[in-house]
Amino acid sequence: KVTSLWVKNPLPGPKGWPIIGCLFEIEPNRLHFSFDRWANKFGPLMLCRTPTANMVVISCPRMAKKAFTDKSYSNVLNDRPDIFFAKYIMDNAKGVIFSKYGESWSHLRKIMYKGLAMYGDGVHRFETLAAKELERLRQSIIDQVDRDFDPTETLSRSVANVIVILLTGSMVDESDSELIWKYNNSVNDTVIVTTEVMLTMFPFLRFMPVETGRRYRRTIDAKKKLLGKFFILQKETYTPGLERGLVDVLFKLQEQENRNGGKKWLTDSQIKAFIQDVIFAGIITTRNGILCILLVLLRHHECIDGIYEEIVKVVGLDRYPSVQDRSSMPYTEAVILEALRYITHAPIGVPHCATKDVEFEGYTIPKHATILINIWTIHHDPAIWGDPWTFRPERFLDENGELLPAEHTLRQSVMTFGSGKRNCIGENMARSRFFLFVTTLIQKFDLLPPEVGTLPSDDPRTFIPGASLRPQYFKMRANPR
Ligand code: HEM
Repeated sequence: KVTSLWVKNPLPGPKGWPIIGCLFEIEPNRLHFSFDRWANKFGPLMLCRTPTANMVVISCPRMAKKAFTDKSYSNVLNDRPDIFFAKYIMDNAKGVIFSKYGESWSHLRKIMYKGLAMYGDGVHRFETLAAKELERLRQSIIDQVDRDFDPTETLSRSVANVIVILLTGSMVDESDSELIWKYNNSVNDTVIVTTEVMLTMFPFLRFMPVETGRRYRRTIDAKKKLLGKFFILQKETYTPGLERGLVDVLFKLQEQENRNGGKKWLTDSQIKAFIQDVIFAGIITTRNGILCILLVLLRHHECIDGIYEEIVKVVGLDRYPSVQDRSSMPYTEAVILEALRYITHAPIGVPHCATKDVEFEGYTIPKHATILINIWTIHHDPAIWGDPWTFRPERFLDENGELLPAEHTLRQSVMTFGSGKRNCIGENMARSRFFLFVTTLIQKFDLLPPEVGTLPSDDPRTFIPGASLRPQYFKMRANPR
């Protein structure tokens, strides 16, 4: 859709060239580097033009909060842009993540929110099964003690398992795991900026024998297989009254809608998009997140020692850490918060879109502009953090070692999961998984760098871009305590 830039109060930003705008000045797939450079020059609110989108970039926590939470703006700035990925891969944006702002999105979001909060009997069943998964994780690490190992494989399976338990109520087998990772890896290749821009500009490329087209077709193929298992088979084996997981709960709600007549929110394609949302947004982000945290901890062994000390004090060595322990373990929580800030897993979040021209902070945000929170710059702004490139969990603790209150400016400036009405629904789930994975490992093992070779840098500027940042390949050691 065309964005008119002939507005009353135009935003500052790099000038670029006619038609192509700043296309050749942007670091492909590392937009956050370019935005960071420009934010320093043009300030916390700027506009950057490209042939496929005019991007308004917000690089200040106060403005991000105002834009996406404040009533005067939030109804205008919480839409999602029409992107190729949403249209062709996520079933015409029928799920939650890429859905247009409106009733259907709001309805599905509520269902997903409740589902992830795992109300009712589900909570107990989910946590019991998820605990079994943690036991399996530990066992697979025990099998690898006394040698350097790559944690990716083990973590990939464990994280996928937790999400699949949530969706279907049962653990993944080898073939499920393969389906999930084929889907996640091909989505990860398709969602990157260069592929997205090429396919938006030249949609016919999806049929052509070129790499961009092959990526698209691989994703569609992986999606078909994934939904064959998690939608078709799940529906065929669903017994009303015996809901096994979140997908069955959706079938139940769908049946209720059909019985009651009236508006149908849960069509089959909405349920399919919902399943893809959870698998795409929940698995690769969490797996990459834990890998990044592990690497940072391996490079800051004093944090591993601090977490272990807290585990001994609060949990002991005989039972598993649980989500309830989080509130009694401020140091561990501070380490995770600092990791969320320092790493900044999704550096520019998920794009928003303006539904009409709106006056904001003295400038006009034009209709159809894509709006991005420059989380990367916010998280590394020396004016907020003083020493942003130092990993220092203590910044989130007060003089008594307690976690700063949630309203504290520093905590309010951590925006890893976005801000406002479209913030990440999976935040609690992701944070509790980070906590459980890290503490479950540290309780039983001392985590160490590999004996052969060296660890890569834990500086997030060296991390690999994709749906979320991922560290360079590394191996590690786990010595039983
Ligand atoms: C490290 C892990 C994760 C990170 C860094 C992350 C980050 C984000 C970000 C930045 C957004 C965009 C917020 C906005 O538009 O302002 C988002 C949206 C979303 N996330 Fe996550 N996320 C993570 C894990 C998860 C998990 C585990 C789930 C679900 C199981 C999930 C589900 C979603 C959904 C459904 C949305 C779209 C919300 C909407 O548009 O209304 N995410 N996430």
